[in-house]
Amino acid sequence: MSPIEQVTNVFDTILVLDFGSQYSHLITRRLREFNVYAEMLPCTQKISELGWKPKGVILSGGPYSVYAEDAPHVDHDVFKLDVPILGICYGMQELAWINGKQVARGEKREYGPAELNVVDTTTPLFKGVDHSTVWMSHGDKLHGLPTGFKVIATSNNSPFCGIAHESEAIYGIQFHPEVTHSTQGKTLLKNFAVDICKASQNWTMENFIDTEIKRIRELVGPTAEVIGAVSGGVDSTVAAKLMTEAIGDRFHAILVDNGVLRLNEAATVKKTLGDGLGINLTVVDASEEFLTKLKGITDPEKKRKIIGNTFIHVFEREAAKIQPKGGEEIEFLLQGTLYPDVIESISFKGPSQTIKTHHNVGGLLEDMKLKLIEPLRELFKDEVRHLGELLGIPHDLVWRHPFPGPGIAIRVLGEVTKEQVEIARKADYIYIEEIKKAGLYNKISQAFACLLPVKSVGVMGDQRTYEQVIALRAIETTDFMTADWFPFEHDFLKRVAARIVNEVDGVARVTYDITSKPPATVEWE
Ligand SMILES: Nc1ncnc2c1ncn2[C@@H]1O[C@H](COP(=O)(O)OP(=O)(O)OP(=O)(O)O)[C@@H](O)[C@H]1O
Ligand SMILES: O=c1[nH]c(=O)c2[nH+]cn([C@@H]3O[C@H](COP(=O)(O)O)[C@@H](O)[C@H]3O)c2[nH]1
Ligand SMILES: NC(=O)CC[C@H](N)C(=O)O
Ligand SMILES: [Mg+2]
Repeated sequence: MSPIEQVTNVFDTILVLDFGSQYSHLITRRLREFNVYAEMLPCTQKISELGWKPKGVILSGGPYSVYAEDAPHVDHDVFKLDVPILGICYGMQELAWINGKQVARGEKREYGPAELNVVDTTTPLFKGVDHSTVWMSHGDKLHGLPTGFKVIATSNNSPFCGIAHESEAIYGIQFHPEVTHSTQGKTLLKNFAVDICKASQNWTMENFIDTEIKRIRELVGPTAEVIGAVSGGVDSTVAAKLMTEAIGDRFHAILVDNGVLRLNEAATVKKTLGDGLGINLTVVDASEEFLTKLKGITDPEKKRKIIGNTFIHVFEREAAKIQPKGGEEIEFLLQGTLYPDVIESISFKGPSQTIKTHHNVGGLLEDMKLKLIEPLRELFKDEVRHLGELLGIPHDLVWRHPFPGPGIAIRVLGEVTKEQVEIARKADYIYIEEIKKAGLYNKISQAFACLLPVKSVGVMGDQRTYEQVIALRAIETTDFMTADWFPFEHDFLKRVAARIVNEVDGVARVTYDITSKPPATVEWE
């Protein structure tokens, strides 16, 4: 059974077919917020190959025009499922195209807010939604009613703002209920999923834990053992804790100390995960090996590749040392893959340009013939955090800022040496300590210090100094795809700068990075 089927077996599921809108994943997000499980698949999904039956189907928006030659279209078998269907923007245009082709370019494009005017107040879709602000983003529009449909709502610019089939539960709306700018959008989606599709609202993290533990136990069986790379970050910790709940000591977690972790990190993780959470954790000190391989390397991509490859070697070496009690070989590898990674890889649009190679232990052990276990592959980050809290993982760990696999190596610009790492580490520690003291840690999505490979002149105690520069970074973001810098108070920056220059040998100057992403990225390398 596929991972999707295992979940849809237990939870009523709404199928979201993605036509490539930048908002598609938000539809899934919103439904899960009111505890209805939703799965997104590409619009090209063949219904006969689905393998499970959804309670309803949502057709998303998309950048294409339905009348264009290369436009994507839904498999018409979707109507044979005999479940309610909701088309959003392109999705509605697709319904209209299938039922009479009344779609063309509008005279005016329509982006932004509009007021919804419900014409048919008996339709369950609009319960509690009339006269609310809805968000529009389209250039095409319906020029007539599709065969068999009636108008259920209008807006100033869209006479066919909402349509419904005369006799079947098929609906179309021109606006985007999934974006927060549509003030009652979530109510509308709930009307569809709960009232119209009759999906039960049982998608809770409590239920997920039970289901997942059961699933892991069945998958692994009574004796097999599992290994996993654990960083002390949120995702791998939550995944490791879940594994431990399911199979106890048959799960072997490995933390690789690559010499570019944060200050005291390996010891702290050993204490919190090993002693605190009862996770069977081995810390491998490979710092010399990493630092030796990084010697003389200044190119960011080369650093990332070296670290990625060395991770693999160390991990494989350690895995080979484990002797399962039953005598057989390790069969499974745990990975902390999240739903956004899965969505990314199922998108029917081509891959986007590589800006930087994100180190990931993910996908590394193909030739090891290990089977993957990915307990978080259906979850968004905030669901993972909620799950972490329920599993008793300390609050501070659950709400930790993400930390990249290549660690401080990509925060020491230029060559990475032990001394340089030490400087960056100390500065970072002071910076984060001050952020926590000021009560700002949870307002910031990620913060860290970078060590720049330039020297600058200063004066300390009447002496001329000629030392390096620390750049501080702090950003706010929801998905790390775009980000803005955090507006600290002057006094805060002043305090941090003074402490770093006073307490960290080798630093004479501190700057604050005020670039958003884009055009910059979060990390400096
Ligand atoms: N030092 C390390 N030792 C062992 N595994 C690691 C290490 N650093 C990263 N990994 C592996 O790489 C994966 C990807 O790292 P990533 O930073 O994306 O996730 P995370 O560390 O679990 O969570 P977070 O996003 O909160 O940092 C981790 O889940 C873990 O399996
Ligand atoms: O596990 C990781 N391995 C990596 O190689 C890596 N590079 C960047 N990041 C993190 O990704 C987010 C976006 O960072 P960028 O804007 O720099 O690409 C930020 O949260 C970065 O910290 C990484 N995480
Ligand atoms: N947001 C959308 O789904 C847009 C649909 C279509 N591309 C249009 O411009 O009307
Ligand atoms: Mg991490």
